[in-house]
Amino acid sequence: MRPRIVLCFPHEERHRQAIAAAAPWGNVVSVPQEQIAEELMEADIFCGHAKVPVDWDAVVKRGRLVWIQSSAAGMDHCLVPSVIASNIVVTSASGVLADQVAEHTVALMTAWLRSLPTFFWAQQREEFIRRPTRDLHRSRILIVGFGGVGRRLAQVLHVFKTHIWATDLFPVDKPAYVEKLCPPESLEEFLPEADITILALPLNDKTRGMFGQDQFARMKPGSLFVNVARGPIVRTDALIEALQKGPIAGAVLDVTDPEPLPPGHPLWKLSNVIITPHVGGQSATRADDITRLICENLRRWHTGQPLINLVSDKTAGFPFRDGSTPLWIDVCDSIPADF
Ligand SMILES: NC(=O)c1ccc[n+]([C@@H]2O[C@H](COP(=O)([O-])OP(=O)(O)OC[C@H]3O[C@@H](n4cnc5c(N)ncnc54)[C@H](O)[C@@H]3O)[C@@H](O)[C@H]2O)c1
Ligand SMILES: O=C(O)[C@H](O)COP(=O)(O)O
Repeated sequence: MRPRIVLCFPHEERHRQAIAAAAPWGNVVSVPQEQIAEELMEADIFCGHAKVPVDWDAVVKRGRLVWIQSSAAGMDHCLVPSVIASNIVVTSASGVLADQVAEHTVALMTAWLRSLPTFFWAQQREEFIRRPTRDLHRSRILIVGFGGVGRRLAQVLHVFKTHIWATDLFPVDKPAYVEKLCPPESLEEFLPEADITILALPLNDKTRGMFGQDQFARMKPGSLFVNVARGPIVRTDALIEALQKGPIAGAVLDVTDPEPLPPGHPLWKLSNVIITPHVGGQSATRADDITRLICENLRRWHTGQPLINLVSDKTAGFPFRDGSTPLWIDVCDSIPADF
């Protein structure tokens, strides 16, 4: 029987056809989110992002699923203990959304620094009011997590004449325009120096709640805090306290904990915060890029070549920059879009 390859991410029929052409040995079907929980029981390969509750324990117990190719960079949607403990191969979309997340992050940061919400508010009232603005240029920016998103952000922010420091579990391949790239232990030393701190790291057991009272207390007075990664990396109560009492001057957040924020949540009410509803990954080019990754990895799977973005340590939940797997951010320019 041909392996059943289940696609569940926003795409068009032409994307399904391209994937079917790349994997003529499989039976490629597109399924909506509402059916994903039951479809996963009959899938051999799953390509997508499950956004509805899935009984992963049952999927593992069924024993049919052999590979998850995530269409999201963050793997927290499927890396539950039973999947981690199983033999299911996992590959991520690390770096595939880097262009748009970088654009969105710069939009959020510059909107906050240039007081755009205040001016837009005044525009609604047909008022000409001048207020102080702040600069991106010459600021020191700390990027926590120097993977696909972090690296693309550094490329973009460097053009704004900023000073970029970064921390990463694999502090290698430092671009010349990045002043410092250090292991996570340097975070404590870097936080008091940064005008802007940006989170671009995965959510896992080690990073959950990583930013709490101690970390906010160390941040530079008047600095800006940015989270485009995952809400639960931050302790929301500590963030709110830091926003109300200092030392930080504000925050821009594409992700929150909880998500979505319920009506009346204190974060909604803070005037020094800009919140967007987890839209950093959105892009008209996203389905094409995800399809390119899926097609290439299906070819590699069938011919036994190394998979791109293989998550070798499922507890960590991201592909390591240690030479053990090709990373999308490094190889994407050589991957064709033959559809
Ligand atoms: N807002 C959105 O729509 C959106 C879109 C894409 C990704 N994301 C989130 O952003 C994260 C990063 O995306 P990516 O494509 O860059 O993924 P990635 O896997 O390419 O990069 C993650 C990087 O974080 C590093 N890291 C892990 N633990 C760390 C730690 N304790 N300290 C410092 N660095 C650490 C890793 O070494 C890796 O280089 C994803 O895991 C996802 O949760 C959000
Ligand atoms: O981790 C990611 O890639 C993003 O958070 C994707 O989220 P989305 O699939 O809901 O856009």
